[in-house]
Amino acid sequence: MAQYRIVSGSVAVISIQNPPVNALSAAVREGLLLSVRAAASDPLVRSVVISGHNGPFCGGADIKEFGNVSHLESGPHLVEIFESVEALAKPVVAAIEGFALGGGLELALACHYRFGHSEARVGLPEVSLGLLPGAGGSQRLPRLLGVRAALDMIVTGRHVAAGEALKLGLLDRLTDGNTVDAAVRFAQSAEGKPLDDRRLGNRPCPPLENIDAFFEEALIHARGRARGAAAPLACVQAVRGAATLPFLKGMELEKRLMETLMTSGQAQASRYCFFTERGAARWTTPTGARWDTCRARPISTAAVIGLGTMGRGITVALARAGLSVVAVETQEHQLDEAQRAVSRMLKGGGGVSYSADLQAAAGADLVVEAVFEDMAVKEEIFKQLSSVCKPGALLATNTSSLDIDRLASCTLRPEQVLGLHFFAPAHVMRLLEVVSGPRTSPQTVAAAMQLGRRMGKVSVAVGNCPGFVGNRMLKPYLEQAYFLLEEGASPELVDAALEEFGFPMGVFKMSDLSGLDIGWRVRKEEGLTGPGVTADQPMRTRRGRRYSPLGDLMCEEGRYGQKTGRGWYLYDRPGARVARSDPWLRSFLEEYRERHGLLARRIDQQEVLERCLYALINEGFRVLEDGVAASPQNIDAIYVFGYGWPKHRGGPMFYAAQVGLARVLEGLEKYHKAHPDSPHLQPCSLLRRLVASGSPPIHKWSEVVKGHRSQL
Ligand SMILES: CCCCCCCCCCCCC[C@H](O)CC(=O)SCCNC(=O)CCNC(=O)[C@H](O)C(C)(C)COP(=O)(O)OP(=O)(O)OC[C@H]1O[C@@H](n2cnc3c(N)ncnc32)[C@H](O)[C@@H]1OP(=O)(O)O
Repeated sequence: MAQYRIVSGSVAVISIQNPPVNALSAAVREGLLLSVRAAASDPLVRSVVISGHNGPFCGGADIKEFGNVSHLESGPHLVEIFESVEALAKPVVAAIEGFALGGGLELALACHYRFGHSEARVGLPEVSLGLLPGAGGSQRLPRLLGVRAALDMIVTGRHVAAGEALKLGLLDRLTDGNTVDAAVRFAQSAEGKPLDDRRLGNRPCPPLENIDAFFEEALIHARGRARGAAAPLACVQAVRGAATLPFLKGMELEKRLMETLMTSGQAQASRYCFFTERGAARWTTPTGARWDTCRARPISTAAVIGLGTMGRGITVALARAGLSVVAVETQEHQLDEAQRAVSRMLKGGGGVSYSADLQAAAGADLVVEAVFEDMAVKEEIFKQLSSVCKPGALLATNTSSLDIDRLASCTLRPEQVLGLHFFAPAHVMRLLEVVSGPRTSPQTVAAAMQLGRRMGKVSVAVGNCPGFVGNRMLKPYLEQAYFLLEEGASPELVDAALEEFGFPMGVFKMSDLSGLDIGWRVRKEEGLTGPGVTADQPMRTRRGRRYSPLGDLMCEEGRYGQKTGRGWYLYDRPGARVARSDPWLRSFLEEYRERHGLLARRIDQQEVLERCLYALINEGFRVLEDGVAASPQNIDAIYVFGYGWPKHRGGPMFYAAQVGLARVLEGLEKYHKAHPDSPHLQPCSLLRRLVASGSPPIHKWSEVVKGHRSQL
């Protein structure tokens, strides 16, 4: 797990060998320490180079060990190993290729010199795992870079490119050639030279003026961005320790903070997200097709049909992934505007050509339709695409909720039709729902998943149903938020509860941002509002269940949200972003309640969270039961990467497991009893069965789901 060899007569090269990322597992730690001791005691060895085997230097501590204290404690500890490295009386050079992340960079910081390949990157991303750099990184990095630069790296967890790392002083030298060879040559030149000032543990932190004020402000800033996550705040505390305490005291503080974080539910949730993100790539279908047995045909050319906001973002995402893209928009004025916008986003042409004619899609390997949400329009386009496009071309729709099967049946190639549900802005948001219908072929899914990866997306394979997974679960969440307004809550109260939970935006601010008219159009299509609803129908009931017309009434008032400067909140002007409370809305809600004989009651944040989140989670169990998502992990990936669910809470299904399934069930039963006309609050049978089987851990839920029809 750590190769040891002597080169050029005097240099011991220790190479970490643990593919694919050379993580510091117990066996690697054992090997590293033995190698360091061997180098220390061998009189022929006069310098040491530490590198990663076959490319990457090191991806940090082995995250798989974190869930298990006995794994964590087996083998020598990183802190102890890094102390031995730093204390070596012979120069130690880190030869960094690929990446040095987390414990990997901490190892490099314990070395006396750091050589990097010009394409390498370094970072301390522990914060995104709910942790801090717990093997000396929080103490050594500020001593090397100064507090400001170190704090930025540690609190954001960002990866720093080699060029920047050189400027910061984090790397001593860069090479375009063979990093190990260059490091070996350098190590030889450093043999016999004094090392004391190269040991970061010996150095004081560069002084900083107004240190207390600096850290107070850093804490406020971190708290503002953390959305309830504990790790960023602990990172600030640890760096403050580096700036104010002797090294060993700082290390003690780091250890205490790390122990608290490591055993917290937040770290568990963040770790779960790490593996969930990667696990989504291992998709399956009920026909037995799997990610690892199904060959995807590569896609190199694409066409995007419709250049509204979504179409433009999709064009940019595809072009950035290296595809040659034809962007098609039949309305000339929109085409010109889109061309300018896309060029701006791509900072130039970037392999995109433009056309007003659908025929331009004829040669594309993949076509993504992104026109507005109107089934009749989309059907017409799919009919045309079916005859225009070359055989074998995949036809995708970016619909957020319409029926993929219906679109597939307009074509002569239903096995090549699928949904690619991008999230706005499409070139920024990480999530991609890859939607397959019963006739979509496994090769089509494989090609789309591969393309998603090329675009840097977290792609999740889901089945076809109204709203797919994400929007289907959002519906009950939104519905409960409306009901809460009817019962006495204000948008501010509901949003505050959700933002405190960790969402970047509460449901009403989010709805103002995306536009209330979108949901209004969908409800009209569904016959829930609009001309199809007769005057004798009760306003607050549809198809025998409770219905809130609040969103419809707002739209009738022209309050579409930010775009009209008025929605659930007031904005300074159309398009402005800062939401202010609106006295008009308060009277509107009071009048509404009075008209419908509703008595406003006091609603607390706990009820807001339980009603909104439990309803969403309950739908998540239905999604699993129906087989529309392959696993709870896939649902969680969708919510974390597409809907702003806080990572430190793991995703809705993980959250349900963490709260306790029995408690979620009890909550739903209580609320359903109080609101029997709201079926989304009625606990679904899978949740009941899971509780009856003793609430197994989340990775065992599939055993209880088994036996149910799956659409995937
Ligand atoms: C009683 C209580 C006791 C408490 C004791 C507390 C004291 C504990 C002391 C511990 C000290 C630890 C100190 C250290 O500071 C902590 C860390 O180092 S945490 C780890 C930090 N590193 C990272 O966060 C990097 C994570 N990885 C990545 O970002 C990427 O994987 C990558 C390295 C950039 C590579 O990206 P890609 O090439 O795209 O590859 P993938 O991401 O697909 O990964 C491939 C494969 O590798 C697995 N993997 C990646 N990193 C790790 C890792 N660090 N450990 C384990 N496994 C890793 C990944 O899951 C993929 O596997 P697959 O899913 O395909 O099976």
